[in-house]
Amino acid sequence: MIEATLCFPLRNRSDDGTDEVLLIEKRRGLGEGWYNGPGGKRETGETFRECAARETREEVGLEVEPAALEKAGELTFLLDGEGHTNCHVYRTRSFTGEPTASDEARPEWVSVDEVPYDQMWDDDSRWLPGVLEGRTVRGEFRFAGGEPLDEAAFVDHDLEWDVSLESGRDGSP
Ligand SMILES: CNc1ncnc2c1ncn2[C@@H]1O[C@H](COP(=O)(O)OP(=O)(O)OP(=O)(O)O)[C@@H](O)[C@H]1O
Repeated sequence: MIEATLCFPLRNRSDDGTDEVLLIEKRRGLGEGWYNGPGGKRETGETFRECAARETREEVGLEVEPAALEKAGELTFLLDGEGHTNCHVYRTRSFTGEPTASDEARPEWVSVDEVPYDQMWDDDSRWLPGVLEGRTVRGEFRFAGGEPLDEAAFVDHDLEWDVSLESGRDGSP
């Protein structure tokens, strides 16, 4: 099973108080052309928090402290009945730097009320709104149709809200 992370930096605009989330438009690899949070696969020896912070730095140039990330979700994606990816979701209002485009990603601040769910993974509209409201979620999402995952069809899902994520399945939340 692939172990991966997503990170959603949030800010409150000082001019009109709008809450915004930093999304990326993925420029290559899995989910190319779609919006998502910065994130990617965990490397050997890294905690999930370290992975989320590294991917955020590499993809959009924001510096985030692993300890300043708030765990918001644990999602499992199954493809044709088999576990494909475990995704650990974080959010944070604490970061430094300005978002900068990389080869992998074009960053964009969007209002939390105007997230482009029609240009994202099909599962995102089920769990991301709650995560952006500050809730926690555990979910399982089933896809069918074979690799690659981003060409498979979204079948169904189970979600549990307001769960305790203090101790992740690997013991490192
Ligand atoms: C199935 N529904 C899904 N819904 C929302 N997000 C999903 C997802 N499935 C995968 N993801 C995320 O997509 C990123 C893949 O990125 P990533 O590992 O970088 O893939 P990519 O093939 O580009 O990797 P390399 O560049 O080779 O490391 C990674 O954050 C992962 O959590």
